[in-house]
Amino acid sequence: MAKKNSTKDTEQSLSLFGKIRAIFKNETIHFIVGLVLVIFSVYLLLAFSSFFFTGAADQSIIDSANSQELASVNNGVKNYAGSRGAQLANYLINDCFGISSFFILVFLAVAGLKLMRVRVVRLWKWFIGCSLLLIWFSVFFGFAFVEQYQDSFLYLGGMHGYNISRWLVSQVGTPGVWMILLVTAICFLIYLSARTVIWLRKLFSLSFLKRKQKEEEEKEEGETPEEFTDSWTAKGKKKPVPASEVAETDIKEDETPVEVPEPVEEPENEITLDLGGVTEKEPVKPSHGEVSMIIETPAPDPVPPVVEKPAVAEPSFEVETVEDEEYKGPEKEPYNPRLDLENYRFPSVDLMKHYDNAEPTIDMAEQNANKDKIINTLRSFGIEISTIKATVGPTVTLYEITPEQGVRISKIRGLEDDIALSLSALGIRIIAPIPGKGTIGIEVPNSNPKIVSGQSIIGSKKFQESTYDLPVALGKTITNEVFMVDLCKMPHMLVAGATGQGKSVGLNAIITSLLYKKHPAELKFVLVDPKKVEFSIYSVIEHHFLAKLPDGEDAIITDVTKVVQTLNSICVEMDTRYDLLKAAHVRNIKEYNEKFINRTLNPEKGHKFMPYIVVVIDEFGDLIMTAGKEVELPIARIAQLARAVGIHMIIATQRPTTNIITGTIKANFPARVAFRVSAMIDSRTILDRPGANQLIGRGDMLFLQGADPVRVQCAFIDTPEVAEITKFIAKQQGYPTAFYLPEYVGEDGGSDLGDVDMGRLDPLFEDAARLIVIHQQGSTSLIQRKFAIGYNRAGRLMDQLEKAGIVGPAQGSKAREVLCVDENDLQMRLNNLL
Ligand SMILES: Nc1ncnc2c1ncn2[C@@H]1O[C@H](COP(=O)(O)OP(=O)(O)OP(=O)(O)O)[C@@H](O)[C@H]1O
Repeated sequence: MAKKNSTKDTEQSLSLFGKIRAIFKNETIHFIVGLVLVIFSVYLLLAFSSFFFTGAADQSIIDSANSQELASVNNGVKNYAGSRGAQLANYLINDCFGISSFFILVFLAVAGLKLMRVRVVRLWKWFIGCSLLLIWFSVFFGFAFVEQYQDSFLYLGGMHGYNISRWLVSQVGTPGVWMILLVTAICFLIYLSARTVIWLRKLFSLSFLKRKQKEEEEKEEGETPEEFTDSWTAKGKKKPVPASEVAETDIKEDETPVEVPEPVEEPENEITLDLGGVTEKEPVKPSHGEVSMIIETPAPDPVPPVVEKPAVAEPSFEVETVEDEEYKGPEKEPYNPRLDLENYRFPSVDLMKHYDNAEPTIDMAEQNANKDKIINTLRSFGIEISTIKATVGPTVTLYEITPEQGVRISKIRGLEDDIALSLSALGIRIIAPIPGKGTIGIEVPNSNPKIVSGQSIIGSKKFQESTYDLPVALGKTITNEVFMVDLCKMPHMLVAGATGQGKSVGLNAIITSLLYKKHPAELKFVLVDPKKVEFSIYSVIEHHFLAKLPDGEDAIITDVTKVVQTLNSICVEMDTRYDLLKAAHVRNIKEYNEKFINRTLNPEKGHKFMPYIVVVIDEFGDLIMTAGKEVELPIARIAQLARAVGIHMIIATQRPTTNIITGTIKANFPARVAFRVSAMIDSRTILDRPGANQLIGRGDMLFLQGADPVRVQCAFIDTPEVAEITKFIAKQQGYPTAFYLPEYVGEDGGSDLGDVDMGRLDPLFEDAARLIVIHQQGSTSLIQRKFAIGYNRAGRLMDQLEKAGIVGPAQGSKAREVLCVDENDLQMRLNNLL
């Protein structure tokens, strides 16, 4: 019985506790308390303000009268806030903190407004700020106006300020107190805004004085006669700037690196093979068939010492914030997307293997033999040439020949097979003429090809100093230059080639270059690997760099059905990103992220920092064979639209046939990489021209974007090297999960039409119906885009439209059929319905 009672008691006390908690959580209670606080702070303001004028008169009453006298009606207090107001003001101002007590009422008002939900503020920040100001000003006034305590009713610093400042003076002396006040004030300003540091630095370096001096100097210079002025500045030229500075300014002004023509200098891997005729370079006496050569050793790309990248490149505080009328975040400092993983260290170049035979060398005997064979073959067909120059690349040598006047180019082009026969070599390619040079090129494979190591590419100055958004280092050109592209500008890439010719190595080179340059906050990969073995080495960096579906178990997608879902989910992500871009009034991800970093986009409205997403699909052919249109359609959609929102695709296939690389795919993948293929027709499918069939394999490739393909030897980044790099990244702290792509509810898999409640139509139902009928396009993403709503709501709307007979049933990822021909038809249907 007693036990029963005690349980009852506990239950009762628990329910009482719950009730009290509910009262404290009640929004109305919050509002009332907030209102009381605001009104109280106004009352205090009145009391404090009045105290300045009536304090002297009231002081004797407050000091001498007892509480009963003060409570009486005729207490004689003059303060507008009455005797209690006068008491409070006297206590807080004179006995406590002096005039800095105003900060108390500032805090009370802010707290009240927060409780009333009038303003969203961080209360603890206000509390700390107001408390510090209260104490600091109290000490400051107490110290600075110590004399005033003797003959005024008002103690500016209050007793608190007076006592503390006296004690401080006794400890550190008057100068010491000034210093303490200065240091604490600076610390507080730094706490308020990090810009203080920049401002102070400028102050200490006296840069403003220098600027002023410079301006004066310039003014004076403008007045002096020209012959006495500095020739650089007087004639409006820029002063010579150190190279490093030039690079920096270039980056700011224009993202696209401008190719500055180098002073004409013979590359070191070029050999000029002079024929009997007179050449411009080195006149040689004509002697029949004799060819002299100028040989220069190849110039390997300098690999700079491995410099550890600083963990976090803090965005500069000097970046001007873009004013946005709609939103200005409360935080002052720019948003730092890398902050979550601020200690992340980029992989270093020494994780890659060093190859001994990577240095290009020249085999003179081979060069002479090739030269003779080319000259003799051409001569046997009646073609005389005036010069021949050889450029020795890592795997191929380019012989540039200048035919004698009157020789038709097509004649040389037709001799491709004969030259190949006479050189008894595979992979001869004739470029007639070499674009922009007016010579004819004959590419001949070297008998001893060199490996282009990943280290020499990733460690190259060009790559390290690149300012591309998504830099991809593919390999080296025939002139031994590092060949780099910006995936952002491509914006999608198709990689094709027969099996065993270097595709997987090429994909590794692409992914690795991005891993070397990007922070996990800035880039996410979606890796699709139907072969299940190619990308498994990347699974360890799931929490750093990979994106997947929320219910996906593996971040590396190997299952075809999951591929379809993932691609559709990327389409949803793309649509969402477009909506956010639209809301932010920007045109692309770069501008959007800049705005977000400058805190001019409100995260509470769904704005977030957008990482680039790179989708890499290996064995695309397999996918098309198994899933057909289901994968082709989302891929085409992403390819057409995703550029602006930072989603890029790289698809690879070993079956370069027209049923795999269809017109749609080709139209949307302007950048193509072709490794060796067996037939000319395959080369035409990939590149729209022959050439890939004449490559020599093992990473020899043609890169096409725009007019002419470039022959590149792909960097060799082997699986163990990739494993080392991924291990290095995986060892570091990552995000708690992979990057989650939005959930995708299949158009037909979302909900059963039987569940659709036509009695509770979505408020957007009529508008959505009109939109669909006007556009004659039953597409969920159209509804999503136009009304800026999520996928699930748009899907529900579509189900309601179907049930109302306005659109037909779902047809996979294709748009639904619209069953109303025009708005009149729709109106009739709506009238029947509503
Ligand atoms: N850039 C390169 N430099 C030197 N050798 C290379 C290069 N690329 C590939 N190879 C050689 O070719 C072999 C096959 O390369 P890779 O595995 O990339 O071919 P693949 O086209 O992906 O073949 P598959 O389609 O069967 O996967 C490699 O093991 C390597 O020996």
